[in-house]
Formats: sequence, C-alpha cells, structure tokens
Amino acid sequence: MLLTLTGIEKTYPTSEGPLRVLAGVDLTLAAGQSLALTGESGSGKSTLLHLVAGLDRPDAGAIWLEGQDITQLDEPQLAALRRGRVGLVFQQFNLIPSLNIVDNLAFQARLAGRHDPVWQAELAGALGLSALLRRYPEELSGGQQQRVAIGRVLAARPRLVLADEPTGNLDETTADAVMGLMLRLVAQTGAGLLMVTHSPRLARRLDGRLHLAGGRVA
Ligand SMILES: Nc1ncnc2c1ncn2[C@@H]1O[C@H](COP(=O)(O)OP(=O)(O)OP(=O)(O)O)[C@@H](O)[C@H]1O
Repeated sequence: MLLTLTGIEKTYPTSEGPLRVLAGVDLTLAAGQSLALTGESGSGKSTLLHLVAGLDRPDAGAIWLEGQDITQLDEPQLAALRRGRVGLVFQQFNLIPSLNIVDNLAFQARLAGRHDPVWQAELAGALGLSALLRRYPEELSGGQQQRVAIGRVLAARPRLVLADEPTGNLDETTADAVMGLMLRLVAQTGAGLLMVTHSPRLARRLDGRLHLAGGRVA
C-alpha cells in the first residue's frame, strides 16, 4: 500500500475549549489510485491533508507512506519528504515572485532531482501556460497562478499528490483538463492522489470516494 492511515485523531485547542476534529480515521490508498475526500465545511478535510503532508502531527494514530510511519519523523526528515516524495497542491499558491513561470514550474522538480524539460513542456501545454512562461507570478490571474502551482507539483512527479480543492478557482473546462492531467500522472507513474473536493462531478472521476463526517470516514 502506498499510504495507510490508522486511528488518526486530532483535537485543536480553541478559545471555546478543545475541538475534536478527527476521531479515528482509517484509510488506504494504493499506488496508481486516486481518492476523493468530501465532507461538509469544517469536517476536517484540510486537517487530514495537513497531517498526511507532515505539516502537523496527529494526537494519535499512524500514517504509513511507503512503509514508513511519517508521524515518527523529525522536522528535517519531514521537509525532505515534502521535497522529494509528496506533492502539495494547496489553496495558497506560494509561487516564487522572483522567478518567471518556466522556473517556477521547474523549481520543485529541480529540488527533487527530477527535472524533465519534455514532461514540463507537456504539462505547460496541457495547462494552457505555454504563452506565459516568461512572465512573473504577479503578472498572472488567480486561475493562471493556480495552474502554475499544479504544474509545479506534477512536474516533480511525486509519489503522492495531496490536493485541496485544486481546481476551485478554475472554470469547468479548465478544471476538467487539470483533473485529466492529474489522473494521467497517477496512471503513468503509479503515484497516488488524495484530493479534497466539494464537486461531486470531479469526485466521480476518481477511483474512490471517502466522506468525512463526525470525525470519521465512510
Ligand atoms: N489551527 C486550528 N485551531 C483551532 N481550530 C482549527 C484549526 N484549524 C482548523 N480548525 C477547526 O477544525 C475544524 C476542521 O477544519 P478543516 O479546515 O480541517 O475543515 P475542512 O473540512 O477542510 O473545511 P472547509 O471545507 O471549510 O475548508 C473546523 O471546525 C475548524 O474551525
């Protein structure tokens, strides 16, 4: 199994007292598979993705990625994990303002030692970015920046792609194209995709669907 979560629990301290968000989440994701994570606003979808990304730690439970429990890793090891094996497509694009689009696209792939100009050019074309490669992030629209953020992750060919509403700002046609690209990467490279979405239409295109409610998945 590429990814296995067992008994994941997470409680946040809030000004109104402890808030139990995840109350024993189990899930598995095989290599080459895609999984949609749905659930109402506030149900804990982003929390779960952050834990799998190693950006936060669960209070209990284990997160096995390719045979390694990432909850046991220290910060430098987690940073290396995010650089190398896990690709994050979150709502904040975090593009690098001083780099043009072609260098933003290449950035993570270079860090991971997997820069492939042919694959990158194919991604840029499929994401409709080919004419924008010499521009800088501030010269792009929100949706264009979002496509660069997605391309930058896919360019590095991660083993696991974690995506939080990755097509949220895109029109339906572009969202479908971007979804197609992500699914192709998964199929071609045997990566796994765990994607939060509010769209039942997009969720249906993935191999599996999990619904988060009451701190558990069903
Ligand atoms: N750092 C934090 N401290 C305290 N409470 C938090 C924190 N982060 C999230 N929460 C709370 O935990 C719950 C789950 O939040 P989360 O962002 O995981 O939900 P979500 O399902 O992704 O929601 P949405 O669909 O609205 O993005 C919410 O009630 C939220 O207010």
